[in-house]
Amino acid sequence: MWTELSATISSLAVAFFMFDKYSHCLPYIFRGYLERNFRKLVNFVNPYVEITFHEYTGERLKRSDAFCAIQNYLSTSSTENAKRLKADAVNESQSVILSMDDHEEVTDVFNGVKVWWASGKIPPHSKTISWFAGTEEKRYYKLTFHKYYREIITKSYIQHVLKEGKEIAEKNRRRMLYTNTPSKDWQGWKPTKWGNIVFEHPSTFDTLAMETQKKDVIKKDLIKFSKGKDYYAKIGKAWKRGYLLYGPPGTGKSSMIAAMANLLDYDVYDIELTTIKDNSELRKLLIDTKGKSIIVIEDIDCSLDLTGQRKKRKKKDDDEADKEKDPISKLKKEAEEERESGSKVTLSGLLNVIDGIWSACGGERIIIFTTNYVDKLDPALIRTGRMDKHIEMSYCCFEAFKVLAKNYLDIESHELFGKIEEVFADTKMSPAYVADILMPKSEEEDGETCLKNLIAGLEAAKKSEEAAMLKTKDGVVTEG
Ligand SMILES: Nc1ncnc2c1ncn2[C@@H]1O[C@H](COP(=O)(O)OP(=O)(O)OP(=O)(O)O)[C@@H](O)[C@H]1O
Ligand SMILES: [Mg+2]
Repeated sequence: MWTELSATISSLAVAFFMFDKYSHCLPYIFRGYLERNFRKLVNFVNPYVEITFHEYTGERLKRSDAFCAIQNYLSTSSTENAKRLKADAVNESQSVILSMDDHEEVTDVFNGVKVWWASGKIPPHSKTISWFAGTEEKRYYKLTFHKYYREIITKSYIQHVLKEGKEIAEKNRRRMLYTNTPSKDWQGWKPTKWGNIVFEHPSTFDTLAMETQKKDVIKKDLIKFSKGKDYYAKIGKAWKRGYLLYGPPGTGKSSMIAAMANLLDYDVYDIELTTIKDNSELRKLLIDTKGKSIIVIEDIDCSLDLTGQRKKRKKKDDDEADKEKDPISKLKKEAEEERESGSKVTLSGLLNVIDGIWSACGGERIIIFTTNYVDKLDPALIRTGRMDKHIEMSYCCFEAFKVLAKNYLDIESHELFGKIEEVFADTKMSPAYVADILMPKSEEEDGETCLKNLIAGLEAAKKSEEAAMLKTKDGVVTEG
């Protein structure tokens, strides 16, 4: 019986191979008929069911969540069974994640039922030679099981795999810092809009020098937001929050963003507006961001020429009369100016995208704008509802200094603190500058020397401020 059965299977396999290879030689009408019946016969003999999970599905803009979950799930069983594995380092190589290599197979047992997982990839169809090998390859996982267990596999096993896979992903998650790539690099169908590296900024709210009360308010606000999923759903508002960080250079705006990301365990998307060609590119970039993330646009006043655009509009009004005289040459000049300005992201474009994606993408996202010159920003950009919270990062005060002294020198109190408090009262010095003075420059330099250096630095700054005041005819010193 076994000999007969194996002979039948071999004949079928040969027939199937021949059919697959030469079916295109048959007339179309026969081909369809034969194919249907042939498949029926193969299905009758073959008792196994196969399910394929592709890495990219649908519009292929986003990696399939199911594929990622399976990849993570299989990392455990493949470590034990597979002979060829792929390794990826986590946390500066302290631990390594192993996953199944391409064209490898592992088995898994669920409630006594055995299943087979195989990994594979479909080579690109295009015949062109690419420098970016692999970007067009389509990877997949194939699950094979006996048709007798169809119900248990499709109803329980797959759920179990996806759940476990997501839990493993959460455990191994590394926070990422994403930066946008120029649109000329957005090739193929794989998402290459964002380049990423592991985010490992050490700044926290403990290392941030600012008034304790102000810090606590911000921390509470962030934590309330991150736990507010149900609340935001209840009030019918997209789960997002906008922060505007403003203040002079070196007052800790970028450090604050890192501290926020570390507190909430969010990814950071750092958008460089000047490399974005137009509003539609900005929209594509923002839609391609994940939840639990902070989207940052630093120095918004510099990256988007808001003031310039307004000035241009004013200039346009002034030149209205000239335009009437020679409208064609005037329009040509304007188009030239527009082309020269590079990025065409406009204020209204930015506002539309922010309002648009906020309402369309539900996941928790924080958007942060930073600026050194809050007065220069267009009120529309920072109105409540868009930028919910405005945080001023100011010059170093005595309380902020105490945080720095504790962190940099391990000093919580010292006899020189009284003198330092006095000088801080009427001197403007950025925390970055104070931090730099407090950092010992050699093994011999101790805490007290650093504090003395700081007093000297503060007094020198005070003197130069007074000198500048005297120089100014009307006695008003302009900031900076
Ligand atoms: N408030 C602060 N607390 C602790 N360290 C600070 C603070 N402000 C500045 N520093 C120190 O100064 C360095 C520069 O600060 P940071 O980049 O955060 O300033 P910034 O406000 O973003 O400046 P810019 O406006 O130039 O971007 C930081 O690496 C940090 O060491
Ligand atoms: Mg900064």
